Amino acid sequence: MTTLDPTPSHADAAVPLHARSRSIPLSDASDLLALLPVSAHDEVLSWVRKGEGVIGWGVAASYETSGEDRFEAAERWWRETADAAEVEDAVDQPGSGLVCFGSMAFAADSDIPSRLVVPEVVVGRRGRHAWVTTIAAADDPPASGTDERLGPQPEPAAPQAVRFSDGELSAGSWAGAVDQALHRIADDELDKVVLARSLDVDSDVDIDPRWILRRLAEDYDTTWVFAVAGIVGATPEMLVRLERGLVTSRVLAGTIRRTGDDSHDLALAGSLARSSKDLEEHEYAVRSVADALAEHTSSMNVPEAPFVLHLNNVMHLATDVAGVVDDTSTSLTLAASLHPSAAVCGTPTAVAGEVIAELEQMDRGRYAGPVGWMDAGGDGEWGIALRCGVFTSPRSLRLYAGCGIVAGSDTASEVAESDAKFLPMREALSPRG
Ligand SMILES: C=C(O[C@H]1C=CC=C(C(=O)O)[C@@H]1O)C(=O)O
Repeated sequence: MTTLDPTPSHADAAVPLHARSRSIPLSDASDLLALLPVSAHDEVLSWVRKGEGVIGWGVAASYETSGEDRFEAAERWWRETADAAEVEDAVDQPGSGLVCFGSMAFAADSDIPSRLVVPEVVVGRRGRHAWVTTIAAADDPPASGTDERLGPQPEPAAPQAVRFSDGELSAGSWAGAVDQALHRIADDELDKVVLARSLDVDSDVDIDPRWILRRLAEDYDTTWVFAVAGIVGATPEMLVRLERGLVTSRVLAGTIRRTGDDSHDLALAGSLARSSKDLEEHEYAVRSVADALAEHTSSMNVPEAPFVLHLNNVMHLATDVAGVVDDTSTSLTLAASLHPSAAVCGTPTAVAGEVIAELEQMDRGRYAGPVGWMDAGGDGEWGIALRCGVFTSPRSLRLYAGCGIVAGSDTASEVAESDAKFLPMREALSPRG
């Protein structure tokens, strides 16, 4: 088994940063992604959907952690960092003030660390509000506020001569793993398991993550386009958003590929919404999220039936769950209690986790783990790192895609579905033709 992740380009600051952060309004930040300056492949930060969200660059401080208590350790470090910070915030919007970006490993026994990054500069946009936050050590000279790097940036170059090859398992070997999972399900060992495969990407020249982000944002505008410490992608799945006591989660499970013919796709959407196999797969995922959120909420709304979410490559069954939090949980605490949901692991969770480790034959690293951002008060947004890749060097990435397997799943269809889930990243790695 190989493990792949970018080498951290900055020393890790386990000691909290004594930070000074200053947020001021900006008159315009209409295209957030166009403001990203040329940076190292693992220093570009993004959480953007439909032109809104936060981007960042530079590393004021970062933290790495691993193991069973990775969420608690990250939470502790961020609490100490936020408590020690001097925050000046003239904007007062979700995402203004001091923020960190984060990307957590899927498995407790992963060799790949979970990462939190406090950027030097954050630019955000929400509705008619736009702002810039500058973050520095409190004993550094005061930040100027209007960062001179906020001007037009060089356009990212298109990737050149990109080659794709099998990751840990070829499509054929992965199909064998799906068959084995189906036997385990037939033997009543478990109800559902999500199996993933990987694809390696290589180029002879450096790949600019800003190109990938822009392509993903153009083509998949209902997703959250993310980049944190070298993991880059466009996730349609919001694990948890916490804003002023209100928690929301978008649960996805149950998928059908799009054909490109709109009227045929509409008919397929109808059949997805009626497919007992997909509804069952979806119900496991909704249950796992609702059960975990119930422990932190006084009231919750779980719609009885899912809707169909249309993306350019696939359609998903989707359910938006909402609740009122009645304890001191931060968005990261909630993400920890929801992870791993049945959308990325299975049912029962512990058995599915073992089957994944045995059949996938790879370390998922930060794929399928929570990815997002959090503010000093703990509010924030954590998606599930899906439809993504991890830079393994400036010229190479590993892409991941997984599928929920339940009784009734068809192996060939699952292979085709995993290919469809690779599409967003494959297209984003091509020069626009
Ligand atoms: C595990 C992935 O997708 C999950 C999220 C939505 C739908 C899924 C499905 O229908 O299989 C998966 O559970 C992935 O994209 O790698």
